[in-house]
Amino acid sequence: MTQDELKALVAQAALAYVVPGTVVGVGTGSTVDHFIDALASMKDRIVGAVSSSDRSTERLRARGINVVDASSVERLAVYIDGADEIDHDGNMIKGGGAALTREKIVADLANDFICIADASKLVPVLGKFPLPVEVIPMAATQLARRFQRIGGQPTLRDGVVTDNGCHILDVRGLQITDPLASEIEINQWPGVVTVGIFARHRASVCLLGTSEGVKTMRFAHNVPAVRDTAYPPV
Ligand SMILES: O=C(CO)[C@H](O)[C@H](O)COP(=O)(O)O
Repeated sequence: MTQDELKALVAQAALAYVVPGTVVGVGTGSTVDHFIDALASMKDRIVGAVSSSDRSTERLRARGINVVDASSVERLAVYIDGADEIDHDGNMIKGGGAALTREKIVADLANDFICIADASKLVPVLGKFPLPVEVIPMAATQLARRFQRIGGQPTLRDGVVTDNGCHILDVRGLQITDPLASEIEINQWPGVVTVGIFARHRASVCLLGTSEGVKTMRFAHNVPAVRDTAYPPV
């Protein structure tokens, strides 16, 4: 099977996680494009979708799926999205499609993050895929130097302006051995809008497309996801 066929396979399998009568959180990317196409078959059984990008909004509307504003939704049962890398605990690198900030905003609304990915995305340690970081343009050079100081090799993603009017730094050479600590640390550097580490919003389930079919990975979380915790801790 080709990588694209594996993406279509997991996208179809994700329909089983959509709760009829609810609003679905929808991510961004080529795997999610397949999911949106599959979701069209259920469009009369869901209230609609909260979208994480202009790209997905356009595709949802083209398939006749009602797009609901994130501000009108208090909670979502599920958020369904792809990943650039996922480890064996459900931590992910995301942002290859430059939609990481809105993806994290919508994921934050959801009780469960269902990751859909082909088998090439599963890694022992995050960091082979260059880490996307959405940054305020004014801070891009300063942040690039800061990544260099911790051993990263940052490059500005050429010609890319995000849906939020910001830029993307892609940082190579970082071995992300403690995703939660790295996410919290980098996210508070001035000028960082969102780092593409999803540890606080890691997956509950990953549907992995393999040549033997869809493998379902469920993650037992020993650190509660952010949605279950008070922050700052009380
Ligand atoms: O994070 C993302 C977009 O910002 C995507 O989920 C990620 O890049 C995976 O994309 P694809 O499904 O095309 O492989």
